[in-house]
Amino acid sequence: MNRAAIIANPVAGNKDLLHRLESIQQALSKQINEVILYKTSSKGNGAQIVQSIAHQVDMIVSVGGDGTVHELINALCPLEHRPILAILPGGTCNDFSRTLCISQDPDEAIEQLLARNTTHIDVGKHNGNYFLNFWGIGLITQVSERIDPDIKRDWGRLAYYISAFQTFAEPPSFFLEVESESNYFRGNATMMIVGNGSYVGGMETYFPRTSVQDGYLDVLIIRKASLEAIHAIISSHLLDQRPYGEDLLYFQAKSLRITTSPSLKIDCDGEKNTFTPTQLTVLPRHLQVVMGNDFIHRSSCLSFKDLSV
Ligand SMILES: Nc1ncnc2c1ncn2[C@@H]1O[C@H](COP(=O)(O)OP(=O)(O)OP(=O)(O)O)[C@@H](O)[C@H]1O
Ligand SMILES: [Mg+2]
Repeated sequence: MNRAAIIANPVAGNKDLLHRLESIQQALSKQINEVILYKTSSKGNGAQIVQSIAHQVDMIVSVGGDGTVHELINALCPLEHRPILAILPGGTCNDFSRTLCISQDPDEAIEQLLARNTTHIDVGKHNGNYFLNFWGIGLITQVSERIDPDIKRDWGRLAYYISAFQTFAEPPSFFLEVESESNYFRGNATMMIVGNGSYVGGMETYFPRTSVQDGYLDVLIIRKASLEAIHAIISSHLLDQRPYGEDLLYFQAKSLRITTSPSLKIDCDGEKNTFTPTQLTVLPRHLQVVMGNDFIHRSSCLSFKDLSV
């Protein structure tokens, strides 16, 4: 490997890594001929940096949270030559890094980066945007919109639980029509989540078969956000069974066409700047990433689980 670029977001939630950027650069320089360090100057600057350097580097290291990774992968995924992506968790929730089993401890995460074990992962695509973890509409958007930034900073993922409890009192429903290569749904719903990875808002989502390497998106439609439905999702994960009641619909898909009435704001990996209707597809093993030590073990556990459901 000849060249790498570190792209760091100086305003991301967890500042632990910021004062160590030079030492990370030095450690990487022992293995890689040239390591360039960039600090983003504003939202959108990370994407500009990727566009200008991607053809010259073999690896891009994202230092920041999910907003930073989301911005960088949206600039990386349309390219023909896509450098390896490494993530050092420097945000509040850091869902992507958790999906890849990257340690949340800065020292361990740096060690994993230096080990440079890589794998290829699926990427979700909707209307020209790319995502690694999830696409969602309905309750999920309302929950994340209500999170108080101060609470998020102090409480991290707990803020999502608090907001969820505040939001659950009266979740509004919407009309939803979903068509995949093998499933069709038409009716009222309160939430739809399409998952690629396994973490949403710092919480493990409870898809029983999720894997970022299976070439499928996991689709969960919650018709009524009843306590029973929530319990079914949680227990399906814990018990590795699928006790879905009529409030829930779960299936896997390679492509989806989604329309809603009214048009809804989409929460895509935590970014909320697109609206339904949408076409979703999965790009199998589109991105090469540095993974954490347990990633292979966890993937094989998931495929083992696949056989038993
Ligand atoms: N220099 C900058 N000034 C202001 N905003 C920036 C800058 N660089 C990047 N950003 C934006 O900051 C936002 C927040 O960053 P990010 O999501 O990485 O951190 P976080 O919200 O603390 O972590 P997480 O999303 O994992 O909880 C992103 O949308 C990113 O585009
Ligand atoms: Mg963020």
